[in-house]
Amino acid sequence: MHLLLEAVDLRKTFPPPLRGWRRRPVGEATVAVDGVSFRVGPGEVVGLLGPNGAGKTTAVRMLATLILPTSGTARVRGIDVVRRPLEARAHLGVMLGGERTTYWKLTGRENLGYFGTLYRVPPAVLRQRISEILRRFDLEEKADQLVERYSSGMKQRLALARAMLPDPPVLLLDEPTVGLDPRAARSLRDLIAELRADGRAVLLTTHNMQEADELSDRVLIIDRGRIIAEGTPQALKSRLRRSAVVRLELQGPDGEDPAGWAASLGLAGVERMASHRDEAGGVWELSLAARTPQNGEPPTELALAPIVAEAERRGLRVVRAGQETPTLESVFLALTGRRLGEGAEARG
Ligand SMILES: Nc1ncnc2c1ncn2[C@@H]1O[C@H](COP(=O)(O)OP(=O)(O)OP(=O)(O)O)[C@@H](O)[C@H]1O
Repeated sequence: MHLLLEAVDLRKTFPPPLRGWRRRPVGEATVAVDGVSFRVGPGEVVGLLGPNGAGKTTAVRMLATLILPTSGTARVRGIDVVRRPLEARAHLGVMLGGERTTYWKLTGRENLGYFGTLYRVPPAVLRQRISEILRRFDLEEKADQLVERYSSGMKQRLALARAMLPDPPVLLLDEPTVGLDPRAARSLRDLIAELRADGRAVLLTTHNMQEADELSDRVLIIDRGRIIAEGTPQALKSRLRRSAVVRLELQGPDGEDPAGWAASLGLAGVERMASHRDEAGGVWELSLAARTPQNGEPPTELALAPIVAEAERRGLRVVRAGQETPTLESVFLALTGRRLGEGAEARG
């Protein structure tokens, strides 16, 4: 395969913060990315899926030549991002989440003009390209209005439009739809799918498993700086198909976390469990993942009676119990015993 983006054993360790007048290091170094390798080819979207703090942004910042890796290599179109950062940058479109990437006191068109010049797009090409991008990104109508008057969906589309100015073969998109309403997120996802159809290589970081499932040809599940599973969304889910993930909804007071007390019941066949409190409904959601059966073994049956009895003793009522359809969320749960929304520092 002709490779557009490649990372080999990429690592990043942040030193501990320096404190006091002697600037002494306090605490421990943080290993944010711990030996990550992957490849992305043309027309391929690779999803880097993991909870907050898993190392996604740090990985993207290294690929984008914004921070130096502690070790390992990364190449964009065969160009080493550490040795030849300027050349590598010329082939990259970068959209970082959670950062203001455009000037709100300028219009959309002015922003693209400014960044286009900064990216050294030849003036003869720039005007034409800006018109095309504005049209493609559905920003034409408001192109001459100040960005501060744009909706958040339009601001995100403009940020992606900005990344597209050098017509890059490789796109690094960090949480592109975070904070958007479902309709705006939909329109951005449709655009990303179009960019893939152009033959571009897209690395997409997200903690939204539906987004990863929908857009990615391949998903890398990252946790605590390491890739813990990799495959097509379908393959990852079918790994789980024969092992049950059962979800119970327990209604009642917000007492002790059910994942805590259920673990002490020593249930046969349960490999992992995780819980989440839905305050609005007054419901605990408790997910139990059964041991994955080996070749030829029958799927594990989970005996739930002890949990139901203990829940009742604690004043909780089982309002729903059922097998979860495998999703990337349940894949993550089965692998780590945590939910994607919980963050890397949560219970292990
Ligand atoms: N500049 C920095 N200095 C020290 N530690 C850092 C720095 N940037 C990130 N970290 C730490 O590295 C780890 C990975 O962070 P990173 O932002 O890459 O995760 P993430 O998966 O992108 O999560 P999020 O979705 O919250 O951004 C975290 O423990 C974070 O606190």
